[in-house]
Amino acid sequence: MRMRIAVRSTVVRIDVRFFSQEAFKAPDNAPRAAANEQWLDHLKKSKRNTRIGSSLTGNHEELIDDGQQSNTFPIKVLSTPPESHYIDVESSLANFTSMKYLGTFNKHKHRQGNFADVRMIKCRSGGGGEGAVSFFRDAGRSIGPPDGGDGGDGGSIYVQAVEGLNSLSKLRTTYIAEDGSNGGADQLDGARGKDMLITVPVGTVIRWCMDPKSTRDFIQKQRLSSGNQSSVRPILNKSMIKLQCRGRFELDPIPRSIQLFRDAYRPGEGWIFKGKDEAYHNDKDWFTDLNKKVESYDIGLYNTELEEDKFPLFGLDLDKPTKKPICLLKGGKGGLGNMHFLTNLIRNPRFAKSGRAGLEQYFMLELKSIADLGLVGLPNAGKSTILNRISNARPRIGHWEFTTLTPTIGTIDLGLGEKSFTVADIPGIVKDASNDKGLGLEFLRHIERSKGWVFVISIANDDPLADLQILINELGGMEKATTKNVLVVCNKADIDLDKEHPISKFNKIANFCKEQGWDILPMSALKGENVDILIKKMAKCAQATDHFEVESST
Ligand SMILES: Nc1nc2c(ncn2[C@@H]2O[C@H](COP(=O)(O)OP(=O)(O)OP(=O)(O)O)[C@@H](O)[C@H]2O)c(=O)[nH]1
Repeated sequence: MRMRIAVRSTVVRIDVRFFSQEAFKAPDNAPRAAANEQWLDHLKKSKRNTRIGSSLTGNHEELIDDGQQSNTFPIKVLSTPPESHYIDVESSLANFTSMKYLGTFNKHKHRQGNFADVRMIKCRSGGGGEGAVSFFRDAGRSIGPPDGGDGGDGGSIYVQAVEGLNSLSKLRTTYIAEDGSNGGADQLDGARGKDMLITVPVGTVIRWCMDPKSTRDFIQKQRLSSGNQSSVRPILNKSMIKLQCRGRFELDPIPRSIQLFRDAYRPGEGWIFKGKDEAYHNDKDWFTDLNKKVESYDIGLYNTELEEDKFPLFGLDLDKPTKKPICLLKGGKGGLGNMHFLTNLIRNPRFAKSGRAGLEQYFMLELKSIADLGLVGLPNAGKSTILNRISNARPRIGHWEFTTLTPTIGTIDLGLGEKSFTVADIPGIVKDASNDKGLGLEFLRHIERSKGWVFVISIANDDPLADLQILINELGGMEKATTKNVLVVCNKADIDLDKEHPISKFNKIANFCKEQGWDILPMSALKGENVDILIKKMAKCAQATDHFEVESST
């Protein structure tokens, strides 16, 4: 539909294509009764093949699916077509909310400056405007043919990942796109609602999530019923969420995207009556006949919405700048004006259709930094000092635990002709971090995508090998570690250098690393010892796995 200038003398123009390809498109530009009847009859014929929700698991193009989704959390498939209409899946509530975001329950809520790497936002696309009920009038005629225009389509919500942003802190909590305007007299279509664009940093992963308020209320109730005994994490883990999903293949349905539903009228409903009411119209055969035909139009819209209203189950990974904004939620279609319901039998249609409702959903945005290397260590191991020594990043350094509260990314420039690489320093990991001790594992998202992990341990500690094992365990065990290039840095080698003990501690770790095929380096970040060798080893570690070769340690 387009905005038209209100000129009554416009010659009737019928787009003949709609009879073949665009079965559900109503004729535009002051259609005459004959054109309307042709359209309505066509709808009636096509109704035989039309049903709500047809072609739900076909090989259609996924709107925002990059085709490379991997299951990032466990799901249980409960039923698949033809047994059920959708692929019904079940997964724990923990996968559809963020501990960090459940505010009042989070004892370890640490913030530094304006940094935010997890946000939950509410998005609402605009509803379609109402079709108008209006009749042409001029000096000679008190009431002429219907000329009520269509409602404008609602605005959509788009997202775009751009370079140059490094935090989600600037995001609003709510994004609402504009509703479409109502249609007007003189065949004037309503204006389209303004779209809303959300700009996020490259590396943002967007996931569908539960409404945080109802999640909080739910947890509150569960805790009350257990006498405030149980903690939040177990409640989230054991509470299951059921979702209706769409899949890729007819024969082996793999759930790909969550089906979103609009709070809009059912086919055959959504009429706006002017003058006589709904009961009056429902009593008339001419109206019920017309409604049966228009129902097919509604089913067409409904099916189009089902095709468009879906979101990747395992999230939308914006790991590259997006050239064109991606549509998260499409606006509702505008309603038909009464000019479409003029037929040989219905001369004065005093009714039009409402617009389709927009969509309202919550999304969880997670910023997963894209650094080549992740620097991991227990608190105070000296990671920030190392990063300061080798890069252009300037993290705060202190001698108390949890100094680093937000991840810092540093770029290591190796000079002309050499490829630079990036290193992420994340807050220190403590034993049982995976059970939410310390800052928990919230920041692991920043090293998840790194090609290599650099474990920093303090050789001055009593049992540095045990420290290394804590780190490996908290990060997902050896299974996970073997998917990365690993370099073990034994820092603080300046302490008790003259004593025998530090050397035997180092040898123990060196033996362990040899068994795993990992590289190892002793150093002192404070004194600047072995910094050059560290940079060379890190550059190697930042390369693709195939090229990583362990050199004998210095
Ligand atoms: N003697 C000695 N002290 C060091 C060395 N490297 C770092 N330190 C000191 O150790 C303390 C902690 O250093 P940081 O760099 O903040 O440690 P971190 O691992 O980033 O700590 P978190 O941010 O808590 O994870 C500081 O007081 C540093 O001066 C070293 O090689 N030798």
